[in-house]
Parts: sequence; C-alpha cells; structure tokens
Amino acid sequence: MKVIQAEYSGQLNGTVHIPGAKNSSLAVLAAACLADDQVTLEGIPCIDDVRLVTEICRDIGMEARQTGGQVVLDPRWIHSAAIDPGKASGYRASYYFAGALLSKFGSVTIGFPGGDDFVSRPFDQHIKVFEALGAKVRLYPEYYSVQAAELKGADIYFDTVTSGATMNAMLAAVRAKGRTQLHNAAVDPEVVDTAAFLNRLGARRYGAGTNTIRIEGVAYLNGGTHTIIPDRLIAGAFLMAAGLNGGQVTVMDVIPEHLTACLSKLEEIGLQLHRGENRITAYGTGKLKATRIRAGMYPSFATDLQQPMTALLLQAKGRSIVADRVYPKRFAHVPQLRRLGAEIEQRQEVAHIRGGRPLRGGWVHATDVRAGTCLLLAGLAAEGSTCITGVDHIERGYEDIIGSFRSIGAKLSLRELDEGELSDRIHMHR
Ligand SMILES: CC(=O)N[C@H]1[C@@H](OP(=O)(O)OP(=O)(O)OC[C@H]2O[C@@H](n3ccc(=O)[nH]c3=O)[C@H](O)[C@@H]2O)O[C@H](CO)[C@@H](O)[C@@H]1O
Ligand SMILES: C=C(OP(=O)(O)O)C(=O)O
Repeated sequence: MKVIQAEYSGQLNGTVHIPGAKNSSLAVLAAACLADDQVTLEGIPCIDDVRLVTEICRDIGMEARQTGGQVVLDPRWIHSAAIDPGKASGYRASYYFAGALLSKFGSVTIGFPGGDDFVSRPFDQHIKVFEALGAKVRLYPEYYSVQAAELKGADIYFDTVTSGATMNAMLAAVRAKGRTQLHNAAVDPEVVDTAAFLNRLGARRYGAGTNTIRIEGVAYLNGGTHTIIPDRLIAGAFLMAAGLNGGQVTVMDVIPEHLTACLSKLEEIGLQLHRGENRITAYGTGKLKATRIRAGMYPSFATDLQQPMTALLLQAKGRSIVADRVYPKRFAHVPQLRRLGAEIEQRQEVAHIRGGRPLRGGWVHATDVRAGTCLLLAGLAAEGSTCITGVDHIERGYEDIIGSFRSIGAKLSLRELDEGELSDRIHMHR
C-alpha cells in the first residue's frame, strides 16, 4: 500500500507551475467525442482520472495519445456508445460521456458516476436535462442508458446551481435541433472553458459565465486545438502552503481572477499577496487570524478549497468556523485532523476550529482528493512524522504532488508498505 510521509518542514519557499484544471480536462476530453475531426488538447494534467478517461476513449474507438500535457484525440472512428460500467464509476465526471455520446449517436449505456463520496451527490439534474431534450433515461442496478430518436432544443431551468449538469447540458444540446436555453446555470471557469472549446469546434453557444446560456444546435462540428485553463484548486492549495509557517510561494501560469474568493480570504487571515498577470505570490507573515468560511458555488469560496483551508486555519490563533453549502457533509477530514492533535469538532454541519495549538505527527487516512491536501498541509506543520494513506484519492487529482511540494521545500516522500508493516504501524499509533 502507498503511504505519503510528511515531516515538519518549517517555511515553504519557491515557485510552482500550475497544471491544467482536472475538472475542465475531464469535460473537454469527453466533449472531444462530439467533433467530426481530430482534436488536440494542451494542458491536460497527468493524473489518474485522465488515465481512466483516455482508456474509455480507446475502448469506444476514439484514439487518444498523451504526450506530457498534450492529448491528441481522433473521434472519427468511434464504434461504440457502451461504456464499461466499472470504468465509468471509477471517477465522477463520466457523465460527460453520457451527454456527448447521446448528442452524437442518440444512445449511450454507461455506469453511474463515482468520485469522492460526500454522503450525497445527486444526479437528478443531469437526468432532467436528458429528458428535457427528448431522451428516455433507464436506470439499472449497475448502469443507466439514455436514448433519443431525435434531440430537440428546450428551455431548462436548473433546480440548483450545478457545474456538472450545466456542462453536460451544453454537450447534450450542442447537436440538438433548434435552440436550448439553460437557466440558473453555473458560472464556474470550467463551464466557460468547456463552452470556449465547443465554440472552437464550431458550436453556436452564447452566455457561458452568466446564469443563462443559449445553444443553437448544429449538425457538424470541426476538429481543433484548445488549451485547458489552469487548475485554480491546486493553485489555491499551494498559496495556502505559504501561510503554514511564514514562507513565500509563487504559483505560475494561473488566472488570478479565478481565485478571487480564496485570495480575499487569505488576505483577511493575514497573508500578503502579490498578483501579477498570470502569477500570484503569497507571503506568510507568521501570524494568522481566525475567520469564517462559507463554501458555495463559484464565485463563492470553492468547496474544493475549504478542506485545505481548514489545515491552514489550524495555525490561526482563535476560533474559526467552516461551513460548506455545496456539500454540507464534506467533513471526513475532521476526525483525521483530530488524530494529529487538532482541536476541531464538527457540529451541525459546521467545523469549529480552535487554532494555534501544536499538531503532532500520526497516521491519518485521506478519504477524498482534497481531504488528502488538507492532511498533507497539516502533516507539514505537525511536529514529527505524519503518514497519510488513501494516496489513490490524492493521485486522482494531483499531478506529481510529491515533486511539486518538495520543490518548495516540503519534506515529503512516497513509500510502499506491505500489509504486515502497515498493520504494525497502525497498531503502534492507536
Ligand atoms: C469532476 C468535477 O468537476 N467535480 C467538481 C464538480 O462536481 P459535480 O459536477 O459533481 O458538482 P456540481 O457542481 O454538479 O454540484 C453542485 C451542487 O449541486 C448538487 N447537484 C448536482 C447535480 C445534480 O444532478 N443534482 C444536484 O443536486 C450537488 O449535490 C451540489 O450540492 O463541482 C463540485 C462543486 O464545485 C466540485 O466539488 C467538484 O470538484
Ligand atoms: C470533488 C472532487 O472531485 P470529483 O468531483 O471528481 O469527485 C474534487 O476535485 O475536489
């Protein structure tokens, strides 16, 4: 079993290049099915979720060649719209293949979305979109199918703001007959990026980045080249690292506007920031103030950043509280932080933190990708050595997490433990 070992690292200093966004890449890779010619994507991160997507692409006959951050896809030879249920359930965003293949072939069979488990991650708005466009959705124990003789544009109102269903609706509607309007749409940068990609292929889609998106269906889409936006969630986590012990971290190749809520909060708790055109430097002053975080949909503070932010707030003297309106139960990292000596409690879907207390190393388990970053940051600030299991979750979302944190001075290593060694270690730390 893989274990990340983190040692107390003192100040973290250095510059990190930020890769393309996982959440954009997963949508745009599936959206490439829609094209009628070759597609080249730049800035795709080398992460486990992307490896799974490229396997799915190959399974259905779409050639996908990845060289570093570049993926070349050829959708002209897709011969199947049946996706292995196990692979589809191996990550969250497989639902984009449902939207894209439905749009192009009128039929798809696919496993249910997997991904991080936050107790409840409903899928009803995706189904609502498919049905509104005229498709029939059938749910089976292991998979679902979506079929339509013809997709027709429709007016669709989302009952909740969802980035996944907004992007999926854009994919499903792009070849539908007539006009589709999406109301109460998500405005995330990943929505805008996916829309930009579709337009590059020749889609007629207007208003992405606002609450109403209009799509005029087209019969043919070209190929083309697109560069994925930088990962604002990885950038945010590295900026937080600067605050841990008063260091200085620069994130390069970012879009600072995508991080507005995060940057405001970092300044509010005492970090100094310098924003350039495509870079941000965070200076930790060594003194952090407690605060209140209410994670929400973009442009609010991102739910994917509330967990790493919690690790930083453990260093801020006083009481902080963290609530998550997107996933009110996204707090599996809280009991793990307590194993490191953190004074943190979860009461009524809010994490209450008493910060400024020393942390000590121990064994902890990452239950999801950002819980992993949270525990890693806490481990770098804890006295002694912290071992983090659940590395697979972390590798779903981070490209070379060990190398990039080491490049700013973090004492981290990846170790392989056999079952016997693992059970001895866990026993010792009980
Ligand atoms: C692969 C990917 O891009 N993952 C991101 C995506 O997940 P994902 O696309 O799953 O999240 P959504 O934006 O769809 O979810 C937003 C909210 O809508 C709710 N909802 C969603 C769909 C639905 O059919 N019904 C429904 O009620 C969800 O429970 C949640 O409360 O956005 C989340 C919110 O920013 C991020 O945490 C994830 O990192
Ligand atoms: C929740 C996340 O991922 P996913 O939606 O893929 O589970 C995330 O990236 O924080």
